Amino acid sequence: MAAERRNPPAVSALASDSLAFSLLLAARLIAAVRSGKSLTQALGTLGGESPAARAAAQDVTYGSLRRYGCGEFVLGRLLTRALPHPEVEALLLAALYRLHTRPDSAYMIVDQAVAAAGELAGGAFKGLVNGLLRNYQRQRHVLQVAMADDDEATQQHPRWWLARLRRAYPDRWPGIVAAGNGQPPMTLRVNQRRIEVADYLARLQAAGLCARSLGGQALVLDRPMPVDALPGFADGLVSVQDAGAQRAAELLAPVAGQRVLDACAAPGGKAAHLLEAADVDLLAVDIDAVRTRRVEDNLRRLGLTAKVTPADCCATEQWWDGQFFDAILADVPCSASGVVRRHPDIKYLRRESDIRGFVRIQAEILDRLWPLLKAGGKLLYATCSVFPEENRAQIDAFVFRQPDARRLIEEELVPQPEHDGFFYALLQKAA
Ligand SMILES: C[S@@+](CC[C@H](N)C(=O)[O-])C[C@H]1O[C@@H](n2cnc3c(N)ncnc32)[C@H](O)[C@@H]1O
Repeated sequence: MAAERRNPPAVSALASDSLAFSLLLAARLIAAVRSGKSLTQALGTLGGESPAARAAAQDVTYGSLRRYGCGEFVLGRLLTRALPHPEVEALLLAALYRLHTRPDSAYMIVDQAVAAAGELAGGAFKGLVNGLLRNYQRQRHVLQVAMADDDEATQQHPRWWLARLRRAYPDRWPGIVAAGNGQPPMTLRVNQRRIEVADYLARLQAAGLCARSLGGQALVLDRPMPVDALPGFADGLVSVQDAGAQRAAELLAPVAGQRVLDACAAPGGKAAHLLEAADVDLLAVDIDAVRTRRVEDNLRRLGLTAKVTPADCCATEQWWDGQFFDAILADVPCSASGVVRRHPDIKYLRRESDIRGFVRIQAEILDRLWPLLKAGGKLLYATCSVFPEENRAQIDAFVFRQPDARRLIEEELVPQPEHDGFFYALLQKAA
């Protein structure tokens, strides 16, 4: 695969610690997402900006994307014609987001947005950016009243997504939407092979960092920080993993000596947790060869070993040695609708028609893996989706197709401030 093109370090008249520079970088990232690129891909194309400049740009980008619908609503009202320059439109979205979060600095924000516009399209849209943002300031209250009737702008999710949530969760959908629009917490998984949770908590406190236990191996920090600032991170004392994701190893509850398959393993968070929990013989498979290297890196840092194979888990004839597994984790590809606060780009990228495709591949993965499980063995099906088609309905259909499958536990974790959204179904094969 061709390497992703990286931009050279931004050549710009703007100071790299200025808001204008952050808005300019954010505009490039937002425009890339609006054109169909994932945020991960877009971030990979940034050049040699300083970590501080990247962090500031990411802050504006994530915030703007989380406010899905709001900026578009304002542009729809204030632009008399579509702009021929996607990065200028994205710059307006970034500036509108900043105006929303820092209304007291409006004058400076407009000024900086105009400076950023000077770096795009030869500066041809400086006047338009200035005029539109000032117009927004004047009409702000009227626009907010008008916005109250627009579902996408008030709930900050695509219309089709909201309709599905309302159908599936008639009472709980507002909480799910609110969690999806919020900032995710930074949660750690303490490596139980290396240190006790209470001892790691003490190490954090000694380093002046605040955290609290969420049960099991999970500790939530009171504010996110770079992993390098975490005591013992490089030595494998902890990993970053959402508390909901940590339920996988707890539910599968591996036992020493078992042969375990993690069929969709990359980047390896759940595989590592399984290995920290018990001395199992783990085979980690993932279709994405680049991502499987991240599994290897993660296991190396944590001092864990597994066999890691890049392969399509459905093509079992290519990688299965014919020995049955005691336990299988199928953490299948899905809409990722339960982790939208961490990946707000999916509000832009996902289409309703994608769900059918995910359901099909999930069913195929289940059908292909089930024969590899020994009688009496357990398979844990996992998604980070909140859509029932990928969750309970998928498992209902599977146990209907497989009379030797028994549902032991089903857990629906809807997204909450403390954890992302996950669905788990623990299935057992008849002995
Ligand atoms: C939800 S992620 C897995 C996260 C991982 N279990 C963890 O905890 O770090 C789903 C993964 O499935 C992989 N995948 C998708 N289709 C696959 C297939 N047919 N065979 C194997 N892996 C697949 C994707 O590459 C992706 O890494």
